Amino acid sequence: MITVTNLRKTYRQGERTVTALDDVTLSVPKGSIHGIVGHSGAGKSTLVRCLTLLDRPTSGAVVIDGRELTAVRDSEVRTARRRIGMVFQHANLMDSRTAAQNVAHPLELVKTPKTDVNRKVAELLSLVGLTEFADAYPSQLSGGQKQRVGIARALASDPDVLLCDEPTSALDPATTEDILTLIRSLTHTLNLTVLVITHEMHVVKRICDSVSLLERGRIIEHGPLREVVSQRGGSLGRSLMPLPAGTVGEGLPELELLLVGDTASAPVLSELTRRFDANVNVIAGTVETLGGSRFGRLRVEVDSPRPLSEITAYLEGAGVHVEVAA
Ligand SMILES: Nc1ncnc2c1ncn2[C@@H]1O[C@H](COP(=O)(O)OP(=O)(O)OP(=O)(O)O)[C@@H](O)[C@H]1O
Repeated sequence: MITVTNLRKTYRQGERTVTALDDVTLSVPKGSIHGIVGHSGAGKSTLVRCLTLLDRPTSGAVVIDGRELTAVRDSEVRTARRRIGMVFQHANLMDSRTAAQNVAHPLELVKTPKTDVNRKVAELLSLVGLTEFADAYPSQLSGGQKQRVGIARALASDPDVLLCDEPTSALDPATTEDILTLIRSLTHTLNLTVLVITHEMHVVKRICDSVSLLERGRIIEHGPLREVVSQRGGSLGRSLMPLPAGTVGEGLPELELLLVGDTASAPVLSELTRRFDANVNVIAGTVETLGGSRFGRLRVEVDSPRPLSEITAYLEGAGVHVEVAA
């Protein structure tokens, strides 16, 4: 488990003080994956640097499985850092070393006996599905295979936490799927705590159990996927489940509906048509399963002799989140 409490990081820029992280608090249970999303300049890189002790936070604490990382002395930073495995956008492998030698590198740095290194490297390469490529050089590997080697290397020190910084941003869609599946399965197999920094909502949807939105150094929305998607007026929900753009109605009153869980499967619209003598025209819609729950977001035009307020009251009563769109 990783717990970040009131983390703050300020930088001096000439006369100015820049607050890159402002009171960041988050907690990720063991065996789960937490996504951190945010625009450029939101503070994502600063968070990564503070979590990995490449940069000391100005104040606040980072605790991994009960041990406060931020309290370690400079002389112990290198050892403490081994509790966090890092996966980067580019695997940054050493070209002159084979896949196996790249994975072995962190173990050699701490003078692990050769037989232990060999056993561990074989184990890790098997875990990421690259046993047959142990002797291949990076130039002989695809982007996805290089990323697998990078993941195996990150796991070499048996970390408690895996910190993935844009792990699939440089990969094509099919390879992205493979790598995300691998991260998900490793999380369960090794009972890891995983933080994924990403700008790709697809990554959050695909593997994260919970998510935080970072903006100007602050977490402005956070929670399990199911909760953030159902949050009224939340921007994460809209980013995770956007409506197709460019749809134009006939000028009738428009409602945006969010249907969650069982409501997403219930015949709410046909019931609406009957009760309110209404014509309901769906002008945009999307249905997805996120965090194990089914969600539907619909933009509909409603033509009814009854007031719109009665219709929205009925829908809300049926468990639908309603916003009057136009
Ligand atoms: N070493 C530094 N000195 C001064 N200011 C810094 C330093 N590092 C980051 N900042 C400032 O802190 C803020 C957050 O920057 P950071 O690089 O963490 O954002 P980011 O979300 O990672 O952006 P990107 O996605 O573009 O990498 C920015 O305003 C940036 O200018």
